[in-house]
Amino acid sequence: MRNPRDFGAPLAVGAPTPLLEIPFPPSRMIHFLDASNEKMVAKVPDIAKKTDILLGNLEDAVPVDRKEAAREGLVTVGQTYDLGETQLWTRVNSLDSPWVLDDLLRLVGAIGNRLDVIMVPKVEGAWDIHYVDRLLAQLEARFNVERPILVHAILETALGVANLEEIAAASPRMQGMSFGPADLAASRRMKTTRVGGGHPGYVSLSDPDGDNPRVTAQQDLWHYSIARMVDACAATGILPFYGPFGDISDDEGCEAQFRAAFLLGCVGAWSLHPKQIAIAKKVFSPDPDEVRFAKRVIEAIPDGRGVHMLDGKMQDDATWKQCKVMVSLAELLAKKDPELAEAYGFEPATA
Ligand SMILES: CC(=O)SCCNC(=O)CCNC(=O)[C@H](O)C(C)(C)COP(=O)(O)OP(=O)(O)OC[C@H]1O[C@@H](n2cnc3c(N)ncnc32)[C@H](O)[C@@H]1OP(=O)(O)O
Ligand SMILES: O=CC(=O)O
Ligand SMILES: [Mg+2]
Repeated sequence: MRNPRDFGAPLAVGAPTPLLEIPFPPSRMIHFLDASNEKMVAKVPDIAKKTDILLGNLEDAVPVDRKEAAREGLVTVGQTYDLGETQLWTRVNSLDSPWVLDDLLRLVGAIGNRLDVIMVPKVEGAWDIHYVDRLLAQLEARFNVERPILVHAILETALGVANLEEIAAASPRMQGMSFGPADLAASRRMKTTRVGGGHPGYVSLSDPDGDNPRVTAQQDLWHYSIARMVDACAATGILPFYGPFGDISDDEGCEAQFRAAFLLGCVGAWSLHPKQIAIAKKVFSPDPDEVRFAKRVIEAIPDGRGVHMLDGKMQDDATWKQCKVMVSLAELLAKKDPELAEAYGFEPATA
Protein backbone atom coordinates (compact mmCIF):
# COMPACT_ATOMS: atom_id res chain seq x y z
CA MET A 1 0.00 0.00 0.00
CA ARG A 2 1.27 3.49 -0.84
CA ASN A 3 1.91 5.85 2.08
CA PRO A 4 -1.23 8.05 2.04
CA ARG A 5 0.86 11.09 3.01
CA ASP A 6 2.81 10.67 -0.24
CA PHE A 7 -0.25 10.40 -2.48
CA GLY A 8 0.06 14.05 -3.53
CA ALA A 9 3.84 13.90 -4.06
CA PRO A 10 5.46 13.61 -7.52
CA LEU A 11 6.60 10.09 -8.46
CA ALA A 12 9.85 11.37 -9.99
CA VAL A 13 12.25 14.11 -8.98
CA GLY A 14 11.46 17.19 -11.08
CA ALA A 15 7.95 16.07 -12.11
CA PRO A 16 5.09 18.51 -11.45
CA THR A 17 3.09 18.11 -8.26
CA PRO A 18 -0.04 15.97 -8.78
CA LEU A 19 -3.41 17.70 -8.71
CA LEU A 20 -5.59 16.70 -5.79
CA GLU A 21 -8.73 18.05 -7.44
CA ILE A 22 -9.62 17.07 -10.98
CA PRO A 23 -10.49 20.03 -13.24
CA PHE A 24 -13.99 19.95 -14.71
CA PRO A 25 -14.17 22.20 -17.78
CA PRO A 26 -16.99 21.55 -20.32
CA SER A 27 -16.54 17.88 -21.26
CA ARG A 28 -19.68 16.88 -23.15
CA MET A 29 -17.98 15.16 -26.05
CA ILE A 30 -14.59 13.59 -26.72
CA HIS A 31 -14.24 13.87 -30.48
CA PHE A 32 -12.13 11.09 -32.02
CA LEU A 33 -9.75 11.98 -34.81
CA ASP A 34 -7.27 9.85 -36.71
CA ALA A 35 -4.43 12.31 -37.25
CA SER A 36 -2.90 10.11 -39.98
CA ASN A 37 -5.93 11.05 -42.09
CA GLU A 38 -5.18 14.38 -43.77
CA LYS A 39 -8.84 15.07 -44.49
CA MET A 40 -9.66 14.77 -40.80
CA VAL A 41 -6.70 16.93 -39.77
CA ALA A 42 -7.77 19.63 -42.21
CA LYS A 43 -11.03 19.87 -40.27
CA VAL A 44 -9.31 20.46 -36.90
CA PRO A 45 -9.74 24.27 -36.79
CA ASP A 46 -13.45 23.93 -37.52
CA ILE A 47 -14.04 20.91 -35.25
CA ALA A 48 -12.08 22.41 -32.35
CA LYS A 49 -14.64 25.22 -32.20
CA LYS A 50 -17.49 22.73 -31.88
CA THR A 51 -16.11 20.11 -29.51
CA ASP A 52 -15.17 20.32 -25.84
CA ILE A 53 -12.40 17.73 -26.19
CA LEU A 54 -10.40 16.74 -29.26
CA LEU A 55 -8.70 13.35 -29.05
CA GLY A 56 -5.99 12.04 -31.35
CA ASN A 57 -6.67 8.32 -31.52
CA LEU A 58 -3.65 6.04 -31.88
CA GLU A 59 -5.26 2.72 -30.89
CA ASP A 60 -8.04 0.61 -32.43
CA ALA A 61 -9.37 1.86 -35.80
CA VAL A 62 -5.89 3.11 -36.75
CA PRO A 63 -4.33 0.49 -39.05
CA VAL A 64 -0.94 -0.93 -38.07
CA ASP A 65 0.80 0.69 -41.03
CA ARG A 66 -0.53 4.13 -39.99
CA LYS A 67 0.29 3.99 -36.26
CA GLU A 68 3.36 6.18 -36.63
CA ALA A 69 1.62 8.58 -39.00
CA ALA A 70 -1.23 8.98 -36.48
CA ARG A 71 1.28 9.74 -33.72
CA GLU A 72 3.19 12.26 -35.85
CA GLY A 73 -0.05 13.80 -37.11
CA LEU A 74 -1.09 14.39 -33.51
CA VAL A 75 2.29 16.00 -32.76
CA THR A 76 1.64 18.36 -35.69
CA VAL A 77 -1.86 19.14 -34.41
CA GLY A 78 -0.46 19.87 -30.92
CA GLN A 79 2.38 22.00 -32.23
CA THR A 80 0.54 23.96 -34.92
CA TYR A 81 -3.10 24.51 -34.07
CA ASP A 82 -4.48 26.92 -31.53
CA LEU A 83 -7.39 24.96 -30.09
CA GLY A 84 -8.62 27.74 -27.84
CA GLU A 85 -10.25 26.30 -24.72
CA THR A 86 -10.77 22.91 -26.33
CA GLN A 87 -8.84 20.23 -24.47
CA LEU A 88 -6.36 18.06 -26.34
CA TRP A 89 -6.32 14.38 -25.42
CA THR A 90 -4.88 11.24 -26.92
CA ARG A 91 -5.79 7.56 -26.77
CA VAL A 92 -2.50 5.66 -26.79
CA ASN A 93 -2.12 2.04 -27.80
CA SER A 94 -2.75 -0.63 -25.19
CA LEU A 95 -0.09 -1.35 -22.59
CA ASP A 96 0.72 -4.79 -24.06
CA SER A 97 1.19 -3.42 -27.59
CA PRO A 98 4.50 -2.77 -29.38
CA TRP A 99 3.61 0.93 -29.88
CA VAL A 100 2.67 2.32 -26.49
CA LEU A 101 6.17 3.03 -25.20
CA ASP A 102 6.97 5.13 -28.27
CA ASP A 103 3.53 6.76 -28.09
CA LEU A 104 4.25 8.01 -24.57
CA LEU A 105 7.89 8.95 -25.18
CA ARG A 106 7.17 10.85 -28.37
CA LEU A 107 4.00 12.63 -27.26
CA VAL A 108 5.23 13.74 -23.85
CA GLY A 109 8.52 14.84 -25.41
CA ALA A 110 6.94 16.79 -28.24
CA ILE A 111 3.61 18.08 -26.90
CA GLY A 112 3.70 17.27 -23.16
CA ASN A 113 2.75 20.83 -22.29
CA ARG A 114 -0.22 20.74 -24.69
CA LEU A 115 -1.71 17.37 -23.73
CA ASP A 116 -4.37 17.50 -21.05
CA VAL A 117 -5.25 13.84 -20.72
CA ILE A 118 -3.94 10.48 -21.91
CA MET A 119 -6.61 7.84 -22.38
CA VAL A 120 -5.31 4.35 -21.63
CA PRO A 121 -7.27 1.50 -23.23
CA LYS A 122 -8.05 -1.91 -21.77
CA VAL A 123 -7.08 -1.03 -18.21
CA GLU A 124 -7.49 -4.16 -16.11
CA GLY A 125 -6.45 -3.11 -12.64
CA ALA A 126 -4.64 -0.54 -10.51
CA TRP A 127 -1.29 -2.01 -11.61
CA ASP A 128 -1.82 -0.65 -15.14
CA ILE A 129 -2.39 2.86 -13.78
CA HIS A 130 0.64 2.58 -11.45
CA TYR A 131 2.85 1.73 -14.43
CA VAL A 132 1.64 4.70 -16.50
CA ASP A 133 1.74 6.99 -13.46
CA ARG A 134 5.44 6.42 -12.74
CA LEU A 135 6.47 6.46 -16.39
CA LEU A 136 4.62 9.74 -17.00
CA ALA A 137 6.30 11.30 -13.95
CA GLN A 138 9.72 10.30 -15.31
CA LEU A 139 8.87 11.69 -18.75
CA GLU A 140 7.40 14.90 -17.34
CA ALA A 141 10.64 15.46 -15.41
CA ARG A 142 12.80 14.67 -18.45
CA PHE A 143 10.87 16.98 -20.79
CA ASN A 144 10.13 19.82 -18.34
CA VAL A 145 6.38 19.38 -18.44
CA GLU A 146 4.90 22.04 -16.21
CA ARG A 147 1.57 20.53 -15.15
CA PRO A 148 0.71 16.90 -14.60
CA ILE A 149 -0.75 15.07 -17.59
CA LEU A 150 -3.89 13.32 -16.38
CA VAL A 151 -4.88 9.72 -17.08
CA HIS A 152 -8.24 8.40 -18.25
CA ALA A 153 -8.97 4.65 -18.22
CA ILE A 154 -11.21 2.85 -20.69
CA LEU A 155 -13.31 0.25 -18.94
CA GLU A 156 -13.55 -2.42 -21.59
CA THR A 157 -12.57 -5.79 -20.18
CA ALA A 158 -14.37 -8.00 -17.69
CA LEU A 159 -11.39 -7.76 -15.33
CA GLY A 160 -11.37 -3.98 -15.64
CA VAL A 161 -15.03 -3.86 -14.65
CA ALA A 162 -14.36 -6.24 -11.74
CA ASN A 163 -11.57 -3.90 -10.53
CA LEU A 164 -13.09 -0.53 -11.33
CA GLU A 165 -13.09 0.86 -7.78
CA GLU A 166 -9.34 0.19 -7.41
CA ILE A 167 -8.67 1.68 -10.86
CA ALA A 168 -10.54 4.88 -9.98
CA ALA A 169 -8.53 5.31 -6.77
CA ALA A 170 -5.15 4.19 -8.15
CA SER A 171 -3.54 7.61 -8.60
CA PRO A 172 -4.19 11.34 -8.21
CA ARG A 173 -3.54 11.42 -11.96
CA MET A 174 -6.84 9.60 -12.63
CA GLN A 175 -9.09 12.09 -14.45
CA GLY A 176 -11.94 9.77 -15.37
CA MET A 177 -13.14 6.65 -17.12
CA SER A 178 -14.92 5.84 -20.35
CA PHE A 179 -17.19 2.89 -20.88
CA GLY A 180 -16.11 0.81 -23.90
CA PRO A 181 -18.99 -1.47 -24.98
CA ALA A 182 -17.24 -3.01 -28.02
CA ASP A 183 -14.18 -4.53 -26.38
CA LEU A 184 -16.19 -5.23 -23.25
CA ALA A 185 -18.74 -7.24 -25.21
CA ALA A 186 -15.93 -9.31 -26.73
CA SER A 187 -14.17 -9.78 -23.40
CA ARG A 188 -17.40 -11.00 -21.77
CA ARG A 189 -18.38 -13.19 -24.73
CA MET A 190 -21.61 -11.23 -25.10
CA LYS A 191 -23.41 -12.16 -28.32
CA THR A 192 -23.75 -8.76 -29.91
CA THR A 193 -21.87 -7.31 -32.86
CA ARG A 194 -23.09 -3.77 -32.12
CA VAL A 195 -21.03 -0.94 -30.61
CA GLY A 196 -23.23 0.30 -27.77
CA GLY A 197 -27.00 0.68 -27.76
CA GLY A 198 -29.64 -1.98 -27.21
CA HIS A 199 -30.32 -5.30 -28.88
CA PRO A 200 -33.71 -6.60 -30.07
CA GLY A 201 -33.00 -9.96 -28.43
CA TYR A 202 -32.39 -8.53 -24.94
CA VAL A 203 -35.95 -8.00 -23.82
CA SER A 204 -38.36 -8.60 -20.99
CA LEU A 205 -41.55 -10.39 -21.92
CA SER A 206 -45.00 -9.84 -20.45
CA ASP A 207 -46.89 -12.83 -19.04
CA PRO A 208 -49.12 -15.00 -21.30
CA ASP A 209 -52.53 -13.36 -21.66
CA GLY A 210 -54.88 -15.75 -23.49
CA ASP A 211 -54.69 -15.17 -27.22
CA ASN A 212 -53.42 -11.60 -26.85
CA PRO A 213 -49.90 -11.02 -28.18
CA ARG A 214 -47.30 -10.82 -25.44
CA VAL A 215 -45.55 -7.46 -25.12
CA THR A 216 -41.77 -7.14 -25.13
CA ALA A 217 -39.59 -4.20 -24.16
CA GLN A 218 -35.89 -3.91 -24.92
CA GLN A 219 -33.70 -3.80 -21.83
CA ASP A 220 -30.46 -1.91 -21.33
CA LEU A 221 -27.47 -4.24 -21.76
CA TRP A 222 -25.07 -1.77 -20.16
CA HIS A 223 -26.93 -0.36 -17.19
CA TYR A 224 -25.19 -2.38 -14.48
CA SER A 225 -21.64 -1.58 -15.54
CA ILE A 226 -22.21 2.08 -16.39
CA ALA A 227 -23.88 2.60 -13.02
CA ARG A 228 -20.92 0.94 -11.26
CA MET A 229 -18.52 3.16 -13.21
CA VAL A 230 -20.46 6.28 -12.23
CA ASP A 231 -20.37 5.29 -8.55
CA ALA A 232 -16.64 4.54 -8.62
CA CYS A 233 -15.92 7.87 -10.34
CA ALA A 234 -18.19 9.96 -8.12
CA ALA A 235 -16.75 8.27 -5.03
CA THR A 236 -13.22 9.32 -5.99
CA GLY A 237 -13.90 12.75 -7.53
CA ILE A 238 -13.19 11.77 -11.13
CA LEU A 239 -15.37 11.99 -14.27
CA PRO A 240 -17.37 9.19 -15.94
CA PHE A 241 -18.03 9.13 -19.71
CA TYR A 242 -19.99 6.88 -22.04
CA GLY A 243 -17.80 5.69 -24.94
CA PRO A 244 -18.63 4.96 -28.59
CA PHE A 245 -21.94 4.49 -30.37
CA GLY A 246 -21.02 2.71 -33.57
CA ASP A 247 -24.13 2.96 -35.76
CA ILE A 248 -23.33 6.33 -37.28
CA SER A 249 -26.57 6.22 -39.31
CA ASP A 250 -28.79 5.87 -36.20
CA ASP A 251 -28.95 9.35 -34.65
CA GLU A 252 -31.96 8.43 -32.52
CA GLY A 253 -30.26 5.33 -31.09
CA CYS A 254 -27.14 7.37 -30.37
CA GLU A 255 -29.16 10.03 -28.60
CA ALA A 256 -30.99 7.43 -26.48
CA GLN A 257 -27.71 5.76 -25.46
CA PHE A 258 -26.08 9.09 -24.60
CA ARG A 259 -29.17 10.23 -22.67
CA ALA A 260 -29.25 7.06 -20.55
CA ALA A 261 -25.61 7.71 -19.63
CA PHE A 262 -26.26 11.42 -18.94
CA LEU A 263 -29.17 10.64 -16.63
CA LEU A 264 -27.08 8.08 -14.75
CA GLY A 265 -24.35 10.67 -14.10
CA CYS A 266 -21.92 10.59 -17.04
CA VAL A 267 -20.56 14.01 -18.04
CA GLY A 268 -20.03 13.25 -21.74
CA ALA A 269 -19.58 10.65 -24.48
CA TRP A 270 -17.33 9.95 -27.45
CA SER A 271 -18.17 11.29 -30.88
CA LEU A 272 -16.80 9.18 -33.70
CA HIS A 273 -18.26 11.21 -36.54
CA PRO A 274 -18.74 15.00 -36.71
CA LYS A 275 -22.52 14.60 -36.59
CA GLN A 276 -22.32 12.93 -33.17
CA ILE A 277 -20.83 16.14 -31.73
CA ALA A 278 -24.20 17.86 -32.03
CA ILE A 279 -25.99 14.86 -30.50
CA ALA A 280 -23.66 14.90 -27.49
CA LYS A 281 -24.02 18.65 -27.12
CA LYS A 282 -27.81 18.37 -27.09
CA VAL A 283 -27.87 15.51 -24.59
CA PHE A 284 -25.10 16.53 -22.16
CA SER A 285 -26.24 20.16 -21.87
CA PRO A 286 -29.07 20.02 -19.33
CA ASP A 287 -32.57 20.68 -20.58
CA PRO A 288 -33.49 24.39 -20.25
CA ASP A 289 -36.87 23.56 -18.63
CA GLU A 290 -35.14 21.45 -15.96
CA VAL A 291 -32.58 24.20 -15.35
CA ARG A 292 -35.28 26.83 -14.97
CA PHE A 293 -37.16 24.62 -12.49
CA ALA A 294 -33.94 23.91 -10.56
CA LYS A 295 -33.25 27.66 -10.37
CA ARG A 296 -36.73 28.21 -8.94
CA VAL A 297 -36.09 25.59 -6.25
CA ILE A 298 -32.80 27.23 -5.27
CA GLU A 299 -34.43 30.65 -5.19
CA ALA A 300 -37.33 29.30 -3.11
CA ILE A 301 -34.99 27.68 -0.55
CA PRO A 302 -32.01 30.04 -0.34
CA ASP A 303 -30.39 28.24 2.63
CA GLY A 304 -31.12 24.75 1.25
CA ARG A 305 -32.90 23.71 4.48
CA GLY A 306 -36.35 22.53 5.54
CA VAL A 307 -39.30 21.28 3.55
CA HIS A 308 -41.20 23.24 0.89
CA MET A 309 -43.74 22.63 -1.86
CA LEU A 310 -43.20 23.82 -5.45
CA ASP A 311 -45.73 22.97 -8.17
CA GLY A 312 -47.05 20.16 -5.98
CA LYS A 313 -43.59 18.65 -5.54
CA MET A 314 -41.84 18.27 -2.20
CA GLN A 315 -38.48 20.06 -1.95
CA ASP A 316 -35.94 19.69 0.84
CA ASP A 317 -32.21 19.65 1.55
CA ALA A 318 -31.66 16.71 -0.83
CA THR A 319 -33.66 18.05 -3.77
CA TRP A 320 -31.86 21.39 -3.29
CA LYS A 321 -28.55 19.53 -3.84
CA GLN A 322 -29.98 17.83 -6.96
CA CYS A 323 -30.93 21.26 -8.27
CA LYS A 324 -27.45 22.61 -7.49
CA VAL A 325 -25.94 19.84 -9.67
CA MET A 326 -28.17 20.89 -12.55
CA VAL A 327 -27.63 24.65 -12.18
CA SER A 328 -23.85 24.37 -11.63
CA LEU A 329 -23.51 22.40 -14.87
CA ALA A 330 -25.72 24.88 -16.71
CA GLU A 331 -23.60 27.79 -15.40
CA LEU A 332 -20.40 26.08 -16.50
CA LEU A 333 -21.71 25.47 -20.02
CA ALA A 334 -23.34 28.89 -20.31
CA LYS A 335 -19.94 30.53 -19.83
CA LYS A 336 -18.83 28.82 -23.02
CA ASP A 337 -22.03 29.10 -25.02
CA PRO A 338 -24.10 32.32 -25.20
CA GLU A 339 -27.03 30.46 -26.81
CA LEU A 340 -27.24 28.13 -23.83
CA ALA A 341 -26.89 31.09 -21.45
CA GLU A 342 -29.96 32.61 -23.06
CA ALA A 343 -31.90 29.34 -23.05
CA TYR A 344 -31.15 28.92 -19.33
CA GLY A 345 -32.20 32.50 -18.59
CA PHE A 346 -28.81 33.61 -17.26
CA GLU A 347 -27.87 37.26 -17.53
CA PRO A 348 -25.07 37.58 -20.15
CA ALA A 349 -22.90 39.39 -17.56
CA THR A 350 -23.10 36.52 -15.05
CA ALA A 351 -23.00 33.81 -17.74
C1 LIG B 1 -14.69 0.80 -30.53
C2 LIG B 1 -13.78 2.02 -30.63
O1 LIG B 1 -12.62 1.96 -30.29
S1 LIG B 1 -14.47 3.46 -31.21
C3 LIG B 1 -13.10 4.53 -31.44
C4 LIG B 1 -12.28 4.22 -32.67
N1 LIG B 1 -12.97 4.57 -33.90
C5 LIG B 1 -12.80 5.79 -34.44
O2 LIG B 1 -12.04 6.60 -33.95
C6 LIG B 1 -13.59 6.09 -35.69
C7 LIG B 1 -13.52 7.56 -36.05
N2 LIG B 1 -14.42 7.85 -37.13
C8 LIG B 1 -14.16 7.49 -38.40
O3 LIG B 1 -13.12 6.93 -38.71
C9 LIG B 1 -15.20 7.82 -39.45
O4 LIG B 1 -16.11 8.75 -38.95
C10 LIG B 1 -16.01 6.59 -39.95
C11 LIG B 1 -15.07 5.54 -40.57
C12 LIG B 1 -16.80 5.97 -38.83
C13 LIG B 1 -16.99 7.07 -41.01
O5 LIG B 1 -16.23 7.75 -41.97
P1 LIG B 1 -16.85 8.13 -43.43
O6 LIG B 1 -17.51 6.92 -44.00
O7 LIG B 1 -15.77 8.79 -44.20
O8 LIG B 1 -17.98 9.16 -43.01
P2 LIG B 1 -18.59 10.27 -43.93
O9 LIG B 1 -18.48 9.91 -45.38
O10 LIG B 1 -19.96 10.55 -43.43
O11 LIG B 1 -17.65 11.52 -43.61
C14 LIG B 1 -18.04 12.82 -43.95
C15 LIG B 1 -16.84 13.72 -43.77
O12 LIG B 1 -16.49 13.80 -42.40
C16 LIG B 1 -15.14 13.45 -42.22
N3 LIG B 1 -15.03 12.72 -40.95
C17 LIG B 1 -15.55 11.51 -40.66
N4 LIG B 1 -15.25 11.20 -39.38
C18 LIG B 1 -14.54 12.23 -38.88
C19 LIG B 1 -13.96 12.47 -37.62
N5 LIG B 1 -14.03 11.60 -36.63
N6 LIG B 1 -13.35 13.66 -37.43
C20 LIG B 1 -13.24 14.55 -38.43
N7 LIG B 1 -13.75 14.37 -39.65
C21 LIG B 1 -14.41 13.21 -39.87
C22 LIG B 1 -14.79 12.58 -43.41
O13 LIG B 1 -13.39 12.63 -43.63
C23 LIG B 1 -15.60 13.23 -44.50
O14 LIG B 1 -14.90 14.35 -44.96
P3 LIG B 1 -15.14 14.96 -46.44
O15 LIG B 1 -16.57 15.42 -46.49
O16 LIG B 1 -14.17 16.09 -46.51
O17 LIG B 1 -14.88 13.84 -47.40
O1 LIG C 1 -12.82 1.37 -27.21
C1 LIG C 1 -13.99 1.30 -27.06
C2 LIG C 1 -14.74 0.10 -27.10
O2 LIG C 1 -15.97 0.16 -27.02
O3 LIG C 1 -14.09 -0.96 -27.25
MG1 LIG D 1 -11.92 -0.61 -27.31
